[in-house]
Amino acid sequence: MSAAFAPGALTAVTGPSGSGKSTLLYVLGLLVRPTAGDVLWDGVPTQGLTDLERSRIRARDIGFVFQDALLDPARSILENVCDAGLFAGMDRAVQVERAQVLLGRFGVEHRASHRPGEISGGQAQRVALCRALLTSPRVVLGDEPTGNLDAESARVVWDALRDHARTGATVVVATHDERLADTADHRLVLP
Ligand SMILES: Nc1ncnc2c1ncn2[C@@H]1O[C@H](COP(=O)(O)OP(=O)(O)OP(=O)(O)O)[C@@H](O)[C@H]1O
Repeated sequence: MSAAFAPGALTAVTGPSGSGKSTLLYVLGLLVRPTAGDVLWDGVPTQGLTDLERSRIRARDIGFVFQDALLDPARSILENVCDAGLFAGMDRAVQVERAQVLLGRFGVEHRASHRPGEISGGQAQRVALCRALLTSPRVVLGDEPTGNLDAESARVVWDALRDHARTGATVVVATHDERLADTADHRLVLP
C-alpha cells in the first residue's frame, strides 16, 4: 500500500480501532522507523537519515497534536507554546510574539501565565494546537486531536487544522469522528 499526502489539503485517516492510524502518523512524523517501506519527504527517502537529521525535520517542519494536550504541567501556557520554537531555532522574541497571536486567535490569551492544571481540557487542546502551529510547519499531524473534546471545541480544532492546510501545509488527521472526516479534503481509509 502507498499513499501520498498533498500540500494544501487536510487528509482524514479513518478505519477501525487497531487498524494502524496512530502507527501511520508516528511513521509519517518520523517518530518511529517503519519495519518495511519508507516515508519520502519531498521525494527523498527518510529511512537512511540519522536520528539527528530526522529530529531536525521534526522540529522545523512538523507539528503534532495528540488526543491529550500533553502540556508540561510545570511550565506556563505561554512557555508551553514557545517551547515548540526552541529546537526549530526560532528567536525568543519571535516565539513570544507568535505564541501570543495564536493564543489570542484561539481565545486563550488570558491564560498565558497560568499552568496547564488551571485550564479546562478544551482550552488545553487549543493550547496544544497553538504549540503545533507556532513554527507554521509545512506538515501537521493530528492523532485523534478532537477525541476528548465537546462538539464546539472539536469544531474549533478541526477548522484550525483545515485553515492551516489552506496556507499550503500538508495536514493529516486520524479520527473516529465521521462527521468531521466528511469535511476533509481527502480521506484515507485503513482496512
Ligand atoms: N508499541 C507497540 N508495540 C507493538 N504493537 C503495537 C504498538 N502500538 C500499537 N501496536 C499495534 O499496532 C496495531 C495498530 O495500532 P494503532 O494504535 O496504530 O491503531 P489505531 O488505528 O490508531 O487504533 P485506535 O483507533 O484504537 O487508536 C495494533 O494491532 C496495535 O496493537
